[in-house]
Amino acid sequence: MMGSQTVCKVPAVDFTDEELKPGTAKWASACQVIRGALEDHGCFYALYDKVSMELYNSVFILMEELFDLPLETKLQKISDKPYHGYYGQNVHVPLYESLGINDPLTMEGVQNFTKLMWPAGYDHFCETLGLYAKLVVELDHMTKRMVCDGYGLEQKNCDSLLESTKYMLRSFKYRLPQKDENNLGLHAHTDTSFFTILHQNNVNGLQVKLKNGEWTDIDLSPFMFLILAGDAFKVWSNDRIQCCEHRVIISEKKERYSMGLFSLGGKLVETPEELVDEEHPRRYKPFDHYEYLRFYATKKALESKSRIKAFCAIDYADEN
Ligand SMILES: O=C(O)CCC(=O)C(=O)O
Ligand SMILES: [Fe+2]
Repeated sequence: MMGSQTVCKVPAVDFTDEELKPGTAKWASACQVIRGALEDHGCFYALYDKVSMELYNSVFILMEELFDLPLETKLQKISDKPYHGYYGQNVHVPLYESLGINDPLTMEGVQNFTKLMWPAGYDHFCETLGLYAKLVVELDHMTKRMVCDGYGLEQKNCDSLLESTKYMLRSFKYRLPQKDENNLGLHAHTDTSFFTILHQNNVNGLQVKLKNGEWTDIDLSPFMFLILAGDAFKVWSNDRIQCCEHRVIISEKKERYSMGLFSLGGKLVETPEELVDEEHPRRYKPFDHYEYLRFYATKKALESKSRIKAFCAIDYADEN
């Protein structure tokens, strides 16, 4: 019966395998699984155990403490970068709240955020979130190396992609709907990032749209992450990689907390020469990632079918 039916599901890659090293057959085949998954669905599961159970528990306990702070405190987190500040109390998505830590790989990034939330300081928060970010960034780096290898690109392409990456670690809380509210946690969207690496407390709710157009539930556990491609990878890959459409529906009776590591381009986002040929002419103009973030919420963006195309596609004609 093999091949008579195409099974449409999100593939999983086992990063806990000690033999998953560059140059091995295992690595090469995992690179192809990742490439295939990103081209089909724009996402895949990563089994990854570098974040210990203890760290995982600490992170999500701290997230409860963080969102339990008074609203005035949370509102202190503002940023000149769009989508880097506090977000919440929105009538269209009343269950959703989120807070982001800019540059979580630097001591300064985590400390600045902590000082805003807890002016008297909170060392345990700083240390825990700093370590967590570092470990998830390692997963991000390894995955990007595998994407580059999957396309047969030279090391230098990947080095320049990794060197220019900026990170933001965002945390999300979804409260339970009240009797008169529906259970939409977050409406369907694609992310602006290269990758978003998602992790959650043991409460499901995330759904992604598969290649066949069906929505599927994402089931995450302490050692399971979802890596999803955003608009920047669509541009970088010259339309080979799909950006993953996802949403959150709250159906469990417990509050949901999730973490997302977002990677953005610190330099221009552009398609490497190697991914441009006769069959794949360059589709997008190079762009500044933060400028795209500013464009993302404008009327023009919201009215277009594809925001990234409206922003920087060469020969753009909106079919709307
Ligand atoms: O809560 C989640 O798992 C996803 C959040 C999300 O998609 C976003 O804020 O972009
Ligand atoms: Fe998202």
